[in-house]
Amino acid sequence: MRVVTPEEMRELDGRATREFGIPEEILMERAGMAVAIACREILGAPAEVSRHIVAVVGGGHNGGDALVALRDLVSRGYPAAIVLMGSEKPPSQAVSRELDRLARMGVVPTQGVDSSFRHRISHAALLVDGLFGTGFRGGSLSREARELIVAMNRAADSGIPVVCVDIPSGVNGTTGAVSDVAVRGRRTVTFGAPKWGLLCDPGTRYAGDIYLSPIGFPRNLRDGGQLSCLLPHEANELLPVRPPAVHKGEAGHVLVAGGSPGKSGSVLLAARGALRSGAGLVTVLWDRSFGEAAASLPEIMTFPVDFATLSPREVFRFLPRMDAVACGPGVEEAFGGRALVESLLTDYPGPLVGDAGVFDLFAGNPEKMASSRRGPLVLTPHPGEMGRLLGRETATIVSDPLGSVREAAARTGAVVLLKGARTHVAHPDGRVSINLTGDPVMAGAGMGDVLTGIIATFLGQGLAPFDAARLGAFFHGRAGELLGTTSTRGRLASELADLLTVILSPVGGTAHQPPGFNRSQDPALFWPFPAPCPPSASFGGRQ
Ligand SMILES: NC(=O)C1=CN([C@@H]2O[C@H](COP(=O)(O)OP(=O)(O)OC[C@H]3O[C@@H](n4cnc5c(N)ncnc54)[C@H](O)[C@@H]3O)[C@@H](O)[C@H]2O)[C@@H](O)CC1
Ligand SMILES: [K+]
Repeated sequence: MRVVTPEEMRELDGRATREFGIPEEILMERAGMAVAIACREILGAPAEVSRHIVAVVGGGHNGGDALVALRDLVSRGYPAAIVLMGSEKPPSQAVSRELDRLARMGVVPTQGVDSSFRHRISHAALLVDGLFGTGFRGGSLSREARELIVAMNRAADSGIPVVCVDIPSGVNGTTGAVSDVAVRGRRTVTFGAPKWGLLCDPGTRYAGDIYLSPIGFPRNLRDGGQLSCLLPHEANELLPVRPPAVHKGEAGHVLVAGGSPGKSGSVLLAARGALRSGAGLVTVLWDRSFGEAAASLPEIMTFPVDFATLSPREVFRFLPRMDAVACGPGVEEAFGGRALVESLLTDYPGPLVGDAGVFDLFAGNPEKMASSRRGPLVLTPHPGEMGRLLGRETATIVSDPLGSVREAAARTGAVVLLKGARTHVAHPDGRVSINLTGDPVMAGAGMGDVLTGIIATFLGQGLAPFDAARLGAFFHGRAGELLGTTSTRGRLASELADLLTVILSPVGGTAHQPPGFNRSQDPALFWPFPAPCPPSASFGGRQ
């Protein structure tokens, strides 16, 4: 599904009006109605609501949407109130129009931070956050905006539901950054297409359950663009088909090359990831110094070698039989495996996924990778490895994952998967897909090795590198979510690998999905992902 930046959304808004004759007022009406549905689902019938629904609004269109929602709720009999943020600028025409309509219905705003705003907010039945939307420029907030957001968060802490319009106020829609404070919503209803910043850390953790409402944007307007995320039905469609009469020779033969003394487990985990995601055959290059550990995974074939003296010719003798290579997990710089990794990268013409040891080989010189590699390539660095590859501090990678992953893909000529709670997958042509599956239980040893194996399987079954990488990240995360339904910590990478078979096996026509999706009763709102951990849980702090 297409994901947009606020800038792209503004362009789409303009095109909806210019090219399709859909005026802004209609879009705003639909946006407001979608927010009202989300509020009604939380509140129940008007007769059950005795306290006010309070819309906290700024002077932009985001405030306009919130006021339209309020108008709908008032017309259904819910008690309502408005807190209007003051500003140097007069409210937009749309906000003035909606304020006027509400005034005629008997709802008059209180202006900004007067003596009553805290009482109103803290005694609300529900808050609608319409302070800032995609027009938020980031940076520091006015004192008034800050006070309103802090008051809303106090109310949220005391159990009052907050429904955010389009994006939680204070979250940067382009990056997901929160430079000061931001509203912690129970739900966020976003319009037309999800905003990139709404899906990225840390902004996504302020959103609560995300719902998307198409609000009547023509479908072809929503196609295209370079940013995307993979929805469950899209992932299921990408998954390579297994014909009824398939035999193991047709399901992909993966070679795993890597490991070093003390790190032979890495190659076993990659091999397990490959087998559990459906590879027909897996062969591991097994250095004799690794000992007997391979016996723990009897389904693999091992090719015993001595990395220190291994001649490329010895390996390349059987490479033509391989459909994909997983290269680099567990390789230590000082170990002889480096030469092997280098020759595989340079000489193996088939699809290859490179992890760990591969990045040290090209540290600070990603262009060398582009010139050495002949075949399709997927790289799977974590931020530290990406930093070494690009010659940057890890912190700069973490603060700009989108820019970093795009740069790495452009400079290496490879598909690059930057690991994180929100994994990014970039194509050298500029496309980037953000992965929305995963669970904190996945923060543990060996999880990345399993991912390398999964991607190798998908490459070996004929998927293009970009698809293999984003699909691998999706199902790896799904397996983690399933693992996370029964525990919060202490699960093993091999356990995650073993759950892949459940995740990847169609049940009732679609791949298994753990419970917890945001399914509104109303088809106008949908979003098929569970909410990530809220900021209070992940950062420990409260505003
Ligand atoms: N344009 C359209 O056709 C549609 C827009 N929609 C809504 O419009 C929103 C965007 O509306 P706008 O572009 O009017 O902008 P917003 O309503 O997001 O707010 C912009 C206002 O906030 C102020 N502002 C920005 N950064 C600030 C900061 N750091 N501190 C203090 N004030 C700051 C700006 O000066 C401006 O007055 C969307 O998020 C969505 O909710 C929807 O109504 C659907 C249709
Ligand atoms: K908002």
